[in-house]
Amino acid sequence: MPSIAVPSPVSEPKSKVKKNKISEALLKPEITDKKRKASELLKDDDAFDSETSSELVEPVDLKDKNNKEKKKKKAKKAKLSTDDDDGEEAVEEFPNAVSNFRISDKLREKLKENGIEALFPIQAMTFDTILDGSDLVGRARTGQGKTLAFVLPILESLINGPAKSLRKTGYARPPSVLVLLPTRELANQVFKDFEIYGGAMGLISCCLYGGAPYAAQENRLKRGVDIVIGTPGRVKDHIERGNIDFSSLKFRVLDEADEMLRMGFVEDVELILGKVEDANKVQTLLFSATLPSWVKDISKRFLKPNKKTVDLVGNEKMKASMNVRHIVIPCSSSARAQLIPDVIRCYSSGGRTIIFTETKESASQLAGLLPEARPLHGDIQQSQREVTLSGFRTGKFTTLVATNVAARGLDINDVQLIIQCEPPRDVEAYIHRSGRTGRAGNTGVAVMLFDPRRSNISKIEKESGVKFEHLSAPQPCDIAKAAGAEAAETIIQISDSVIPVFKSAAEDLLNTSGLSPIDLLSKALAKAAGYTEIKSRSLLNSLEDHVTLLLETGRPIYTPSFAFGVLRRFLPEEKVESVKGLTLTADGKGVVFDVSAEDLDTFLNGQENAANVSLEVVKSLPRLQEREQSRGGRFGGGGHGGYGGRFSGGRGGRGDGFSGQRYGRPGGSVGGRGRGGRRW
Ligand SMILES: Nc1ncnc2c1ncn2[C@@H]1O[C@H](COP(=O)(O)OP(=O)(O)OP(=O)(O)O)[C@@H](O)[C@H]1O
Repeated sequence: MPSIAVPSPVSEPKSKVKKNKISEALLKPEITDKKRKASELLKDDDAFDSETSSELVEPVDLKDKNNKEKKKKKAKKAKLSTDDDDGEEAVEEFPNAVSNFRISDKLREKLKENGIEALFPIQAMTFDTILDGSDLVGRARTGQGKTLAFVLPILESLINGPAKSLRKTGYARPPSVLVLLPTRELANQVFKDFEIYGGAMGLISCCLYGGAPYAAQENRLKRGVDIVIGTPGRVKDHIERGNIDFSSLKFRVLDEADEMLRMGFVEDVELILGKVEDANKVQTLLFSATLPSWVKDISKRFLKPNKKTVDLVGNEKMKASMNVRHIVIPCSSSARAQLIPDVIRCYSSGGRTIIFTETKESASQLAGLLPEARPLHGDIQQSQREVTLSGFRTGKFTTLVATNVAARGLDINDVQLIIQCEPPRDVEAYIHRSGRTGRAGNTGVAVMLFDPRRSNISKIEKESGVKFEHLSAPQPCDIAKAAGAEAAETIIQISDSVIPVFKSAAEDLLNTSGLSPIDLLSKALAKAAGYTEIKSRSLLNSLEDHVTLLLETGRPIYTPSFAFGVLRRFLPEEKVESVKGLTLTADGKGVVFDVSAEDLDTFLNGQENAANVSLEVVKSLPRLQEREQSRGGRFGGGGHGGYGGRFSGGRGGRGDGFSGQRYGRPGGSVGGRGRGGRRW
């Protein structure tokens, strides 16, 4: 597939940042961070916890650390050097070098094996606090390394730190660490980190999640484990079956805490966390990229009053990933399946793509329509979910179509593009979904499709701090041009040996076709690029073979029905009926709508019969009134044509283009919801 270069405000849109550069990119903010007053990191309205008794962690004074340990590090400077730095500069450049922290040799070796030689800011700022025994709430944007922020100090504490003397060892030992996560895939991913790094230190981890047989999990628990990672439902089941004893826990971690609590797991989480013998002897850590204020209340029940908070998002307007280009494209639900392959061609840079749908059914249907795509959602058997995810990770296929089951935490290499088929219901979902790309200092693109008449994207924009780039759908002709250029390059490389064989056919064609050599060659190139015709795509709904028109009457247009009335003045009823997606413009002066390309002349010529009417093809889509702005609330009833019904009194509800049932809305409050409130 051709990949089209698209202008990007992100500095390195295509090339992947090398690991050492990644560390550099993520370390620079830390140098700035340490200059910021501690209070600046936490004075946010929606920020977690600003008025509780919790204490904000002072950024690690790494300069001081550097001085103290300068001699010790001299020998290691060379190792930290980048290609063009000498060792001395490297220490100055990398104050977060792993060797600056109380990380033992074995762990350091393992980190190095995995390309990690310096800690990211969230890791550097929480390491000492956790190792020294405090409860902690940590927030950093997606892809900034929150997992290792708890994994590393926990492991050090168990092997060399305060938890060492208290840790139970030997056969059938009860676990010292419990990590709870909202989804099975995420539990597995975090389990793998504990296996890699904990395993290097001789610690045993096990993963408990639903959909997998109990027996293997029970056997593992019986033999004794140090670290349990799991989803709340299955962990609770093991407690009830008497398979697990949390009485000697030293650490409890709630990763993606807000999601777990929002999903209705509050009671399970409370029950599980309540299984420790003495809560004062347990350290509790809570991490997420999003911590809505309601999590604060719940956290009071789980964390000690003197907990510390490290919030690297805090008051900053931008809550979503800064390494991601955030784009919105208007698109009706019926045009999605045609548009998405072109969006992938334009924005995936040849890497992997995750598409988010709102329902399980639409994920399956869309995956069936796209080449090289597989679905992932909660109705798929767990074993198949694992096969799918592993196939996606290893590059067996490049497009994953998922529900929110893949929205949180998943860290998959080379995901360059996220497509959201429609705006999610809450801002947190937007932040986490778009955060599946642009991780660990890499860049990525997040494209959200929206139906201007139904979606309210300014709410997400306002709450996430994202400034969306409003773009039109990629036009098939642009994509074909790029494909043609690639085909031209391929043709040049074809061996001259083909010429004598094809020459007489070429001459015949030239003599008989009536086309100029250049036109004929253009057709040949089109065929070589896989095109036999080029369709146009409307700017409003991204519908193929449709054109978007702007209607103005010289005075404000307040309602769609007024606009339909104007059209009826100069067009036959069936043509008026055929317009699709009629929407008021944001300036209140007109409406836009799509018409079939073959009807275009009828519309444009017809205006001559109506006074004060201007009808023109739009070259770029004007800003449109969003759902809340539009008067009369008439848009919700379906639209013409593509929206399935007449404008007034048409089909109710909101078609998702693939049909099917939606999840239950989690809602703002979490208390009192039963388990399994949202199942993906
Ligand atoms: N110090 C480091 N140096 C280099 N890479 C790192 C470092 N720490 C973590 N990473 C890598 O960064 C990626 C993102 O880390 P992680 O999944 O922990 O992010 P996160 O903040 O938990 O994101 P999310 O909020 O989406 O769950 C992973 O691939 C991880 O291996």
